[in-house]
Formats: sequence, structure tokens, C-alpha cells
Amino acid sequence: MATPSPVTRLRELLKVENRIVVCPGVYDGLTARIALQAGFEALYMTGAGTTASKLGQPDLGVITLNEMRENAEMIANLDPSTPVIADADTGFGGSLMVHRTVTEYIRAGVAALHLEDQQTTKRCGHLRNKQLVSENEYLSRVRAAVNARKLSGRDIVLIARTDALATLGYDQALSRLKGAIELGMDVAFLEGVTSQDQARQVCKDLKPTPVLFNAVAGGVSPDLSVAEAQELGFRLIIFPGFALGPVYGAVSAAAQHLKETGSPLVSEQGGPRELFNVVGLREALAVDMASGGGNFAGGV
Ligand SMILES: C[C@](O)(C(=O)O)[C@H](CC(=O)O)C(=O)O
Repeated sequence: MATPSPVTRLRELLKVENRIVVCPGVYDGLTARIALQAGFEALYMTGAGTTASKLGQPDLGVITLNEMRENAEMIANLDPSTPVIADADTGFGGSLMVHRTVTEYIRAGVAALHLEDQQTTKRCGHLRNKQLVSENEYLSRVRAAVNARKLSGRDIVLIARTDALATLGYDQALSRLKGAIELGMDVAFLEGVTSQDQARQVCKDLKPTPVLFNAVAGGVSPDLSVAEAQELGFRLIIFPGFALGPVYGAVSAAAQHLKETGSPLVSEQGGPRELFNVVGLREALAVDMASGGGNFAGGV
């Protein structure tokens, strides 16, 4: 039997009631490989992490479609059987750009994307003073996304994100999500949920549509474990800072140590061979052997 596509796999996971899909946030080849090796069933490509790692910039809407698509494509193809949910920010422009974004993400092998209602010069959902487009304009973004999927003849899970809670309140945020679901979006994402009661409420109000929880450590939402999020009714949970946080902490400490002592911190991961194994050394050698190349016949 043929392996199901990552989109089919994700749809199957989302169909199961009382189950939550856990997605660690990754933003490059190494963090994605580490998460895959740990056995997660899906990955999340964080826009904030991609912007920080590829551009050295904050999550303020400076990254472009091509940069995000390229990163998502690389990550999605490391293990094509594992669904990758990728951040698509605002769709990077008007309806034509949203159309292009969805088409490009589908071609890149992305299993799901989320599309939000901030203005194009957006910011991380956990920062202050977010500016939104009108509900009508958001719904035309949504229509463009749904139509692009239809026109492609292929599938992708479309996640409707609203950032309206912070400025317009719960009812308007809910109305945006309901409107998006009516137009064909598959999953709802209420950014910046402020309490457990509100979390339970949104899952209830949108039932049977699966709802995503964005677990941003130090953000505006309560810190929920996977089990707590599941108990509140969420069906998907993303951890955007899963890798970014530890990398920041560990590399800062290593930088300070090298600066102060003149010696690098000794890696607990062993030498280069061990690290290369994480990013596919054995598989690469097997490819060479199978093609009769013999470049590495004596080992590396
Ligand atoms: C989910 C998110 O869009 C991301 O880029 O990962 C961000 C997370 C973050 O900035 O920490 C968000 O806007 O919540």
C-alpha cells in the first residue's frame, strides 16, 4: 500500500476526537532533524524562527514569500511522511499574493498553513498594538486561499488565524473565525487566548472544527502542557519557541564562555560525525553506495 501523503496523514490525525497533534516549532534543517529524530508526528515551521535565523530580524512582517516557501520546502522534504504545518503570515499581500502563497506552499509539499488578519506589516501575535485588516478584507484573503487550493487540484489543510482578540475582543474574533470556516478553512487559530476559560469556550463555540493552541512561552496566553490543552478541547498545539528558546540560551552561554575563558564549551553531542548523523550522514553514505559511487567506501 502506498504511504499516505502528509496532508492525508494530517487530516487523519485531525479526524480523531480526543486527540491532540503536537508540533514542535522548527526553523532550519538541524532543528527539524532533531525534532524528527525525537519522533514527533508533525512539525511546525515558525515564521518568527525563520525570520530570526534566515534574516537576523524580528517577527515584524519583513520576511517574504520566497524565503518562507524555500525554508518550508526544505523542512517538508527532509521526511516527506511527516506533515509540516507552516506559517504563512498574512499571505504576503492582496488576494493575488495569497493565491500565490497557497499555490507555492502546496507545491513545496507543505501539509498545512495558517493565514492571519493582521495588516501586511504584521508583528508577532504576542506583541502589543497589532493592526488588523477589516473582516471583509480578511475573508477575501480566505476566499483567495480556498480558491487557490481548489484550482491546484491538490490538498492542503488551511488554518484560519485571527489576531482580533487583543483589539476587537472575543465576539469579533469568533465571528472572523466562523466566517473563515464557512468559506472552507479547516482549522481555527485564535491568537493570544488569554485564559483557560476562554480557551475552553472557543473550542466549544467552534465545534466540530478543530482548534489550534499556540503555546508561546512568556507570551500572553496561559502556559499549557499538551495534556492541559487537550483537556480544554484543542486538537493541535504548536510550540514556536521549542528550538528557538533553547538555542538562544545555549548559544548565549557558549558565547559568554568562549569570550571569558578563550575555550569553547565542550559539546555533549560528541564530534562532527555524531552531529552529521543527525542530519543524515548514514543515509547519504547509503545513497552513494547504492549508486556504486564508492566515494565513501572506506568510511568517513
Ligand atoms: C506562531 C508565530 O506566528 C510564529 O512565527 O511562530 C508567532 C510566535 C512567536 O512570535 O513567538 C506568533 O505570532 O505567535
